[in-house]
Amino acid sequence: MEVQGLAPTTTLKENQNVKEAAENELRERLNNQQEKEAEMKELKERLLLMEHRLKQQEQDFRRQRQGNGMEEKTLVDMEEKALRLKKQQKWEMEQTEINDRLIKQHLIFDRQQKEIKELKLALSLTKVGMEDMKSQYLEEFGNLGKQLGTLANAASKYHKVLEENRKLYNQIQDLKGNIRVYCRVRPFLHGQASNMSTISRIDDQNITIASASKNGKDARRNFTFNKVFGPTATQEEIFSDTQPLIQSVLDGYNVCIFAYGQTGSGKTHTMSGPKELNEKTIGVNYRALNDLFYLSEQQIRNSTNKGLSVPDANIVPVRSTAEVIEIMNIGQKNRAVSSTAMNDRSSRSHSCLTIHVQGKELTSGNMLRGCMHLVDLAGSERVDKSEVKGDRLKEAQHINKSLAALGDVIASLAQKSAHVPYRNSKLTQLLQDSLGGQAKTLMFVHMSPEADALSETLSTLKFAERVATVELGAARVNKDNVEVKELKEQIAALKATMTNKGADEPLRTTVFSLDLSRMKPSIVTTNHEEDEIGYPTSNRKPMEEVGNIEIRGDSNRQKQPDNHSEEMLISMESPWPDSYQELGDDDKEASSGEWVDKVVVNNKVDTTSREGDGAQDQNFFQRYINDVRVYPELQLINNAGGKKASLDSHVNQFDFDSDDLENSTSDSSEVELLSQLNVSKIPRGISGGMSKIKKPQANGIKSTDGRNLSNGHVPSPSRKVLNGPNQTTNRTMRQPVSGDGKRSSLRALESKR
Ligand SMILES: Nc1ncnc2c1ncn2[C@@H]1O[C@H](COP(=O)(O)OP(=O)(O)OP(=O)(O)O)[C@@H](O)[C@H]1O
Repeated sequence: MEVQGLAPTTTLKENQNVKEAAENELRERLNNQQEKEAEMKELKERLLLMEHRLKQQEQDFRRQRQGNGMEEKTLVDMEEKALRLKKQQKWEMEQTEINDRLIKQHLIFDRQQKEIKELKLALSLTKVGMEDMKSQYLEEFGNLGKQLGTLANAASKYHKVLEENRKLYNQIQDLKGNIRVYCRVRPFLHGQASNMSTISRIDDQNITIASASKNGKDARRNFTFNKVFGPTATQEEIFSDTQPLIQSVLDGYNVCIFAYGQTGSGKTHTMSGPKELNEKTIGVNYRALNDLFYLSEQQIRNSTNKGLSVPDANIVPVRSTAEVIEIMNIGQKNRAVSSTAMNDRSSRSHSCLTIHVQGKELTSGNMLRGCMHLVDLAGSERVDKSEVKGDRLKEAQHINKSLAALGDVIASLAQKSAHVPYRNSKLTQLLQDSLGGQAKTLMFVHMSPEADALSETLSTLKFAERVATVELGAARVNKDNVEVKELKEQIAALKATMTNKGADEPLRTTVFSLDLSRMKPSIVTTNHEEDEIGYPTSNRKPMEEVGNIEIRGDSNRQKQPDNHSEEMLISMESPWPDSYQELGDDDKEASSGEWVDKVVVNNKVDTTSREGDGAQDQNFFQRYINDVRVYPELQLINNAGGKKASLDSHVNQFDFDSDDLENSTSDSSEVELLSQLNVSKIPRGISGGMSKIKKPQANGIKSTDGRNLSNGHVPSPSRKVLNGPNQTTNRTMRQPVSGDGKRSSLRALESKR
């Protein structure tokens, strides 16, 4: 180291400092040098150590390379192992995943199980709740059922009470003798629009008719009847309320059931049924007969009445409904039926089936006699509507007139007039028994539901209302006790004896009724040959006794009993006979007089005291039945007691002639009905005293085919099936015999008079 040019005094210190600095620097450098050397030394040592390791690694490597073959194998093994390990790892992973999933599923399952448990719990709770509710409901239902039962019970009791009330009401009406009125509404016919009905309401006893009044407002009119049957009522229902009347006939009451109503309103349907008859469709006639026969078989009857009544009646003995139906068929054939604009099968005459029943009370020996008229009236019609002309027009006018006469009678009865104009028409004469004779009378009033029949419907119902107010007096049993009967027999015998001597004027007057002679002279002649006029002299009865309605001044009087009888007869009255047409003017004149246009009902001729009645009767029937086979049996034998019962019936058809009305002796006023019928008031004071009795089948009028109810179709009785005897079919009845015998009888009768 070199020191250069230092200044002598001042620089010493500086030199010193520099020296110190240099020395320090040197020292520092030295220290650094030493540090570096130590570092170097340390690096050298580390390098040596690394070299040593490298050597060792080389040695290892060499050793490893020596055992390389073995290592490769190990490597493959290891690779395989690694692969397996991988697979296993993968599998494990999958398993893990699966496990995870399983665990998850398990968890889900557990959760679901839990939920299911909860649901089950809820369900069981709900079930319990439901059970509770169910039991509550059951309890409530039970209670409701009980309440319903109580209500139903109450309702049925109420209905029973109503029914009893109705029956009581009917009984009261019976006691008062009111005519029962049942109203029946026909259904709309095929092809008719059913939305134009005039009926606004129907219940058991009420019917309300709706119509537009003049000022355009709705007008309603209510009508009350004993019973109202709607359009759906069956024939059976219709008959059910009629049944008690049938028993009444056998109990000795007179019964009349008649059908009234506008043309086409269903009268024939009710009384007979439709054209095709079967057990369901048969009408009141058939059902009543069935019941009658059924009841007569249940009771012990014993009678022999050979009575005969209405003009040209044929008496036919019958033993079963089937036989009566055959007879009714004949009557039906004789009935004039024709097609009009209002009804294609319109009845152009009234039809009446009369059944007489006689019996004996075995305990008392009293005789009971009942009589039942089953009447199907011809319908009232407006001739402008029915568009009839010629003969049909005349018929319609006659029908309307006779119905008007019926209206007059009803009006008089309703007003309790002293005089009732029964004599104004044959119809009212025929029904006199039933309209004034303390009979039990039922009227089926019929109505069509169509709007264009409204005015007829209203007048029909008003008429029916008035009919319902008619009090006939309490119905009486036609019963004669034994003593009275014996006395009457004695009187009859005495009268007969006196008549033989020509000494009994009243009897002669009675017997001389021209109608009697006209009615069935040949019948009488046949049966009782000893009398020159054709009456059994020993058996004549005063008209009071034989039930001639004209003889009875007192309409309250009951028909007198026939003598004790032992047989049961049913007779049929045919329409007016040809013989009447054949009568000469003289004959007609002779047969006119008081009886000329009268209908005689129940004109029974007692034959019990005669010998050989059966033979004579057979003779009689042979004359009137156009069948070689004679109705063989007149007797109904009751097995139990060997007793007998008897029935006796007629079927009548009447053509009403205007002269019938001209002979009127009535003071009656014109009924409301009349105004509906295009019928002028019956002229008074026009006498003539002659009735032009018409043939039943006017020219050009077709007869009905008759209803076909052969035995196989004979309806069973409403109470019980009746096994009628075998019947032959096609039994027909001859028209009443006309001829000289008849005329001579008539003349003889006149001359005797
Ligand atoms: N209740 C009913 N059910 C079904 N059809 C009925 C009923 N009533 C009446 N008819 C039918 O109405 C039509 C007229 O009836 P029906 O001939 O009995 O009348 P009607 O009053 O006797 O007439 P007319 O006075 O002209 O003889 C017939 O075709 C009949 O079959």
